[in-house]
Amino acid sequence: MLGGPFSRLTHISFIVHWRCMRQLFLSTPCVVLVAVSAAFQVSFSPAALSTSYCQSMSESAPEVSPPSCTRDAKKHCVPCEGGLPALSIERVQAVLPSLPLWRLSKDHKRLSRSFTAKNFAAALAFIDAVGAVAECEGHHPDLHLTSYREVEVVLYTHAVGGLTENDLIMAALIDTVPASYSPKWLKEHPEAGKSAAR
Ligand SMILES: C[C@H](O)[C@H](O)[C@H]1CNC2=NC(N)=NC(=O)C2=N1
Repeated sequence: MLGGPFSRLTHISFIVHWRCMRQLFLSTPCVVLVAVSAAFQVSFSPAALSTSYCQSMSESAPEVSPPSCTRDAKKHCVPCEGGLPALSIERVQAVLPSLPLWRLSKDHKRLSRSFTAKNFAAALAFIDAVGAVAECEGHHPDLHLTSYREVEVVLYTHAVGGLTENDLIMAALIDTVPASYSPKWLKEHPEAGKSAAR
């Protein structure tokens, strides 16, 4: 057992207020803080530990692509106020061959695309990138992420309650967004290999 000044140090239990030691915690991985805490019976405030943990985790988080407006695309969405006519089934069916990853709903009012991503981070990165395109275009799909890596994108125009040209434009733009697929899923859906895959 350590004697003298160390005995006081080992029995000193002090709450280190995270604000005055923030810089130390930010540069000290959580595991070191816990080890020091155990060795010297020093208790760190939860905020300090969580800050350090979040800081070390955020350094290893995958890069999220910044929003990028695809202004170089040939066609862009137009503000979809009410009154726009829904597309005819003939128009939608004429375009579908150019959108092999998309399925038309039975009521012909929605386009959807589903896939299994490589992992949760890949699913989130894809959804985030699609969100950036939607914000640029002012036209927003329904985005579903289930079972940690099942992604589904659903396109329709709320103002019309069906499909408009905006949805066709968005489907084509979304197909330019890189996606990291589950290798098993990609093997079962070779047509996806021709789209922007990573
Ligand atoms: C004014 C602006 O165009 C509307 O609010 C947009 C926003 N994004 C939209 N997204 C979709 N999918 N349908 C809409 O009707 C819609 N309307």
